[in-house]
Amino acid sequence: MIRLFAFRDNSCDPRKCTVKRMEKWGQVKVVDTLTRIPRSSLILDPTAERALSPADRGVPSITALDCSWEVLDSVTVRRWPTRRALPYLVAANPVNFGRPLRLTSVEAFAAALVILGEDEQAREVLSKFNWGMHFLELNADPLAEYAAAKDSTEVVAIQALYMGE
Ligand SMILES: C[S@@+](CC[C@H](N)C(=O)[O-])C[C@H]1O[C@@H](n2cnc3c(N)ncnc32)[C@H](O)[C@@H]1O
Repeated sequence: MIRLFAFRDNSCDPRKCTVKRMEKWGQVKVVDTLTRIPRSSLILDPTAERALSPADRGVPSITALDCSWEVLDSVTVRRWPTRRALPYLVAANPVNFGRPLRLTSVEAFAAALVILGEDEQAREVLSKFNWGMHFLELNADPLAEYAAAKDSTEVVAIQALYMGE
């Protein structure tokens, strides 16, 4: 099991927020300042240069950033020791259904967990959303390939095949 953290600055609607629902089920620790996130945590950041891959297995925790773009672009985030972007995947949530890369926090957590070999935990977090399992079905093929890749370079090569489709 990998510990999950989320930084939330309340810039998005709490009624629609996937992290809030995860918090209710005790699946994630939500913090309101980045200083409360352990420095060893891997931050999921779509703007990071390196893609998440099985080479990152062994990280003690993962953090999603539920916040405005200004925070994502802050010095604290840009200088964070480990930041990773997720490779090409398609959203299953009702707001961005079928759109690539625009994942909700729970989808981002689930994808990261699968790539890091924690499939059961991925299913557990998605199980609280009625569209949740659909995310794994929609992305079954790329997720299986990413999870079997050696490193970030291989993940990026696999992603290129899916993006070209
Ligand atoms: C911008 S927030 C939006 C959250 C949304 N309002 C919700 O209720 O879940 C989504 C977070 O998930 C993670 N995420 C989403 N797509 C990602 C990607 N392609 N690569 C890395 N992280 C991603 C990031 O931590 C990102 O900040």
